[in-house]
Parts: sequence; C-alpha cells; structure tokens
Amino acid sequence: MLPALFRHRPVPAVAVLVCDIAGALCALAMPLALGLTIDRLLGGGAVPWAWIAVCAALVVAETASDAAVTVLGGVHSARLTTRLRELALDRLLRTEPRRAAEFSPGDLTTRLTATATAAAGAPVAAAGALCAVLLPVGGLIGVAVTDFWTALAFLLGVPPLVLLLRAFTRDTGAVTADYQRTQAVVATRLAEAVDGAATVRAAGSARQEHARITAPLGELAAHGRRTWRVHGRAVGLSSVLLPVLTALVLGVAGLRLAAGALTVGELVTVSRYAALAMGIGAVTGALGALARSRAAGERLGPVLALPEPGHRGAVLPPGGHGTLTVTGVDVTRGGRALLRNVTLRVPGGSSMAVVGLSGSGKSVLAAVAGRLCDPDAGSVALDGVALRDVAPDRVRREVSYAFAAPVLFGATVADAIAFGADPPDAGAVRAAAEAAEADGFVRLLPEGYDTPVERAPLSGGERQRLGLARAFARPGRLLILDDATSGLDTATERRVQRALDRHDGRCTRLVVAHRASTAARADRVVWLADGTVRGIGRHEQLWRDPAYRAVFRGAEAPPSAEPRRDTVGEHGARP
Ligand SMILES: Nc1ncnc2c1ncn2[C@@H]1O[C@H](COP(=O)(O)OP(=O)(O)OP(=O)(O)O)[C@@H](O)[C@H]1O
Repeated sequence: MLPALFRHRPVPAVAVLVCDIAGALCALAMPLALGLTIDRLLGGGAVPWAWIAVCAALVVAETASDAAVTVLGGVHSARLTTRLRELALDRLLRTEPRRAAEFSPGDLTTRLTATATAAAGAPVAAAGALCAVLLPVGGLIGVAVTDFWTALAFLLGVPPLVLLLRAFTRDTGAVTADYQRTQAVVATRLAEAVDGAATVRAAGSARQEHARITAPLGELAAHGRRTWRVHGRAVGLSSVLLPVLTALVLGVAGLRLAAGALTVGELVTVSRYAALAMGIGAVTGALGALARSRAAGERLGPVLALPEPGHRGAVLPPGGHGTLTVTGVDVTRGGRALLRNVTLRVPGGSSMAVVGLSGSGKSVLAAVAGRLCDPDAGSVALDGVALRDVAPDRVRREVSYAFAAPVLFGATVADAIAFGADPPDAGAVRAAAEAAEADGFVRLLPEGYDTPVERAPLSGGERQRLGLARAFARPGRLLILDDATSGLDTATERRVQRALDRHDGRCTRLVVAHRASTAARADRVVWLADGTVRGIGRHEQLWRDPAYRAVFRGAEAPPSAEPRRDTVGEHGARP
C-alpha cells in the first residue's frame, strides 16, 4: 500500500523527501563544521570567518529545509487525502452494488474520513522516518570517524536501542489497527440506528440501542490506553537509556581529550554526533506515525481495490428496441445459488413480468438483466450484444431502473427526477412525473417541482412514483421496474401501468410483480421458483396452475378480472 501511495502524487512526495534529506545532511554537517571552527578559534590565528559563515549557512539551510518539509508535507498530505477519497468514492460508486454493500455505511464513513487522512500521511511519515533513521546512523558514523574508542562506547547502547525501536513499531501498528477496527464498529452501529430510527422508536428499544452503540467504547478506551502504554514504555526506556549512554560517551571522550587524543573541537564534534545518534525520540515518533499511516493504508486498501466492471467497448446497434436475451444465467453468492440456469428472451418493445414467491430471485434477475451485477455463468444480451462487453456508461444510458424504495438524490424534486447522466429538460421531467402519477402531488408541494427534497413530506407510494418518474424521464431501450409500484393503490397502479404500456413497441419492460393485475398486463410472465424458471408464458395460461396462483397469496381472481391491455401483440411484441 505504501509504494502505491507514493505513486499517486510522486513529485510532491519526492520534494518532501529531498527537503527532509537536505535538512538531515545539514544537521550531520553541523558538528564537524562547529568542531573545526572551535579548533581554529582556539588555535589563536585569525578569526575563521569562512568557517563561521559555513556554520551559519548550515543553520539557515536546516531551518529552511524544516520549514519546507512542514509546508510541502502539509499540502501534499491534504491533496493526497482528497485524491484517496475521490478514488475510494469512485470505486464504491462504480463497482457492483453488492460489493460496495460488503462495507457497512458507518465503516465506510470512518474509512473515507479519518482513515483516508491517516493513510495520506504515509509518504510524509515515511520520508520523516527515513531521515529520523538517517540522523542517528549518520551521527554514529560521525562518532566513529572522529574517534574509534568513543564510537565503541556508544555501540554498547545500540542493541537495546534497536530492540526498543522494533517493539515500538510492532506494537504501535497492532494497537492502531485494533483502534480503527473498533472505531468502525461504533460508527456502523450508529449508522444503523440512525437508519432504523423509526424501528427503534416503535420497538421502544432506545435504551438497548444506546447500550449496543456504546458497548465497544470500553474496548476503544482500552486500545487508547494501550497506545499510551506503548508510547510511555518507549519514552520511559529511552529516557533511562539515553542519559546513561550520554554519560558513557562523554566520559570516554573526556578521557581521550585528557590523553591528548582529541582536540576540544573534536570533543564538541563527537558529543554532538553522539547526541544525533541517540535521537531515539525522533525515531520512535517518526516510526509511530509511519506505523499508524500504514495501518490506515491497509484499511483503505480493500476499498481502493474494489473491482470496476470491465467491458470490451462494444456498442449497442442503433435503433434497437431492447430485445433482452438471458442465456443459462447462474448467480451464486456465498456458495448459495440464487439463480440457476435462467434462460429467457424478451422481444424488443414488449413487456415481461417476473413473478415468484418472496426470495425466489426476482430482484437478482432484475439486477443481472440491467448489469447491476454480472452473472457467474451464462450471459445477458441487449439487442444481441452482451452487456458485459458494453461500457457501463453506455449501458446506463440504455437501461433505466425503478426500485421499491428509491433514494431521491438532488437538491429539488425536479432534480431528483432528472438525476443521472445527461439530465432531461424541465418538459421531460414534468411529462415523466405525469406518467408516473406524481405530477398531482408534486404541484401541491410548497414550491412545486422546486421544493427541496428534504422539505418534501413524501409517503412511501409518493416516493415510489418519483422513482418511477426518474426511470420514465430517461427511457432507454430497457426499463426495469423492481417492485416499483408495490406502494401504490390499485387505481393509481393501473394508471401507471397504462403509462407504461405507452412504451409498447419502443422499449422493453421487465417488471418484477407481486400483484396478479401487474402480471396480467404484461405480454408474458416468467415465473421463478427457488432461483430457477418454473414457467414462461402468458398470465392466463400460467394461472391454470394452482402453484402459480399460490404465488399471489390468495389473489385468486381469474385472469379475466384483470384484463390484459388491448395493445398486446400489436407491435409484434408477443413471440
Ligand atoms: N448479495 C447477496 N448475497 C447473498 N444472498 C443474496 C444476495 N442478494 C440476494 N440474496 C438472496 O437471494 C435470494 C433472492 O433474493 P431476491 O431479492 O432476488 O428475492 P425476491 O424474489 O426479489 O424476493 P422479494 O419478493 O421478497 O423481494 C434471497 O434469499 C436473498 O437473501
């Protein structure tokens, strides 16, 4: 994940790294320049202005590098956060809905907010960690080059330092991942409660729900305490180790000065290098930041890896009326077959009702028919072209959906109807609303079509009609209604059905139906049972079968009570 994060915005990430390294090199050059300057000053000759200038330049360059890292790093992390969120959002919206649904809303909220921010800090944290390691290593080399015996004294302290760093990095990564996971659980439960607020209220379970949401807080607090313990242990151990090591190094260096093996300047140099080599505080902080960013990156990774539906750039033949061919389709989820060897053909411009008991696979078939998901076996073709070969954007232009519980997007009611690529004009929006029997109640809203959606008090049936209007407003060659009229009263549904019939001959309709009346109006019916096709035919033919009648849960009215529309077959719709 870390190299991938560097790839997203390579230039600023490299600039941060360069500034970080430049700052570290200045810091490493400083002890040497300082020692040489002191020796020249103590040497009694002319004031070494050149060396004093070098020291001043190094101080300025180091400060400038630090400032550049702060500014560039901040800007880079902010931009990368935006980029990661855009990418994750893009993946979520483009992938098959069922794959996106594997993440709960609360979990996604944390992944796209705090987790994305933490992950975006990874390149800067990695650059910081590299320099944080560079300084102690450079410092150690500086000590070794200046005086071998002082370096040897320092090396005594290296093994415990390395062990301390390793344990700190490992523990920080683990505790951060646990913290983020628990945070996501709380967010998920909160989102569920907000979503199901009416159910919670109706069930009088607010107290239990409160307890359920806040239950992981204890665990969260424990993870938080673990974080501080890990940090505290590292800081505590290093605060004992470092002074001991400093005393040891300075003691040996002092002895070497007394023995005449070191000059005063070299003593200053070696003590400054030793101080750099002991910069464990910076290393632990930098490694901690890197471990947290990496843990966040690991959590964001699965969202960024969501697969996008592929295609081969095929184009639907112009002027087609949407002949839908489903051939040998299987859909399997979690080892369970939801559709098995489903084969059917809906001639262009005709309608087919999909009926079956609850859970028989009607919605799965509706999803496969318009490529909301791909089948695991078999194929779905529109006007002879396999849908999986056509670019998703083109499929969306040709296939419209209406659902049982539509979500209304857009600022106003008109926007909600026009929602989608290539939005229709106001006239088309109004015509679609009329066809969906929505125009009447929309006009009664405080600002009519311009009423903000959140201020439009809508019943379930009215919401459904706006969803239908959205589908009617952009008629492609295939219109799929997945239980989209279930909330309408019989009279309204019949009027909507009549409007639907006006698409006859122009576009194909696949209508998931629970009512016998809806099935009766369709040119043909596909009857699903347990994910397989139990029968295909006209409603009145299938009605003779008691098992078919049982699908309508006692709606035993004979087919003649729900007359088929009189346009059937006029456009060659019936095979
Ligand atoms: N993504 C999925 N993963 C696992 N099982 C699924 C998935 N989607 C649907 N199912 C299961 O597939 C079966 C068929 O679901 P589907 O929604 O198609 O039924 P349906 O016939 O439309 O039912 P209803 O009339 O109640 O809406 C159900 O048992 C459902 O639980």
